[in-house]
Amino acid sequence: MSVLLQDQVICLIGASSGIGAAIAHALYRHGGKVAIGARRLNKLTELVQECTQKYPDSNGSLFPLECDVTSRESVQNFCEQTCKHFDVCSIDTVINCAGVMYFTKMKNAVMDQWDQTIDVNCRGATNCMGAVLPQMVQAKKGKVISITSDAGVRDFPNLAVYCASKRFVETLTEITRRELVGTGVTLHTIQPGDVKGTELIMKNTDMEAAETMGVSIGKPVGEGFTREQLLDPSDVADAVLTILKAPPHVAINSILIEPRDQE
Ligand SMILES: NC(=O)C1=CN([C@@H]2O[C@H](COP(=O)(O)OP(=O)(O)OC[C@H]3O[C@@H](n4cnc5c(N)ncnc54)[C@H](OP(=O)(O)O)[C@@H]3O)[C@@H](O)[C@H]2O)C=CC1
Ligand SMILES: CC(=O)[C@H](N)C(=O)O
Repeated sequence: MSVLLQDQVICLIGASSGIGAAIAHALYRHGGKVAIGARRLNKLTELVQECTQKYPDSNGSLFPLECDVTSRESVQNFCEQTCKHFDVCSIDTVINCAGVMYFTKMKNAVMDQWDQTIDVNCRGATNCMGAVLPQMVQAKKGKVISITSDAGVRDFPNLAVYCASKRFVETLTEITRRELVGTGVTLHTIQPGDVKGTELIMKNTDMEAAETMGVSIGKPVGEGFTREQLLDPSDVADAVLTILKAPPHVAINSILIEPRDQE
């Protein structure tokens, strides 16, 4: 039984599938008190059952609660309910894993998908920071971890809005991190390359963009890719643990993690 995260209160948003679900497994396994949020409450409830069955010796705790990261009220309510549930004044760590990605060619103007990308990926990030930073600064401790992407530091064709949204979070994080130096509050990004088996590209509709990229519409990430070797969601969960395990005088600000053979 691991006690690495014992008494750590963690909010994890975007936990209902893919990378977020893998992070929930890891946090629970290591004894964290974890509020898991997303829009699909049924998936969160299933996740609780899965984790409690898989790690019967864990002394962790999972608290599933609906959360829409695009809504300021919803994120604030999620964080307040977490504090109430675990009886604390401030959250130790917020992990924002909520995200959407659409391959689109700019000339095809799939503007609803662009709007959603900006709402979830950018506004989601500011909503998470706004909901916790004041209390964290007062408590003189806290971590904000955003799952961005290698698209936050590299340019990929047919992903202009997505890359820009991830770069927004990188810049937001870096400037906030520097602003909060000395307060005890730290901000981190994890920048994964392709991670297999997640639902991220299932709702894509721009066939032309998808074909150019060699990805299959309606399939989980990795299915139909020519390159077989991809990251596993648990690799990203391990990167989260690396940040959380660092000694108090160390801040692992960013982790760029890609499949070994990704160009
Ligand atoms: N898979 C990959 O190759 C990579 C993924 N990433 C990033 O990792 C993160 C997770 O993606 P991944 O696991 O792959 O994809 P999934 O589609 O499997 O997971 C996305 C998660 O985001 C949640 N989400 C989406 N919209 C909202 C919303 N409005 N409010 C709250 N939660 C929301 C979903 O929950 P629900 O629908 O229930 O609300 C789900 O839990 C994303 O930020 C993505 O950009 C980064 C690099 C590589
Ligand atoms: C740019 C990418 O495709 C990256 N793997 C991601 O999903 O964010």
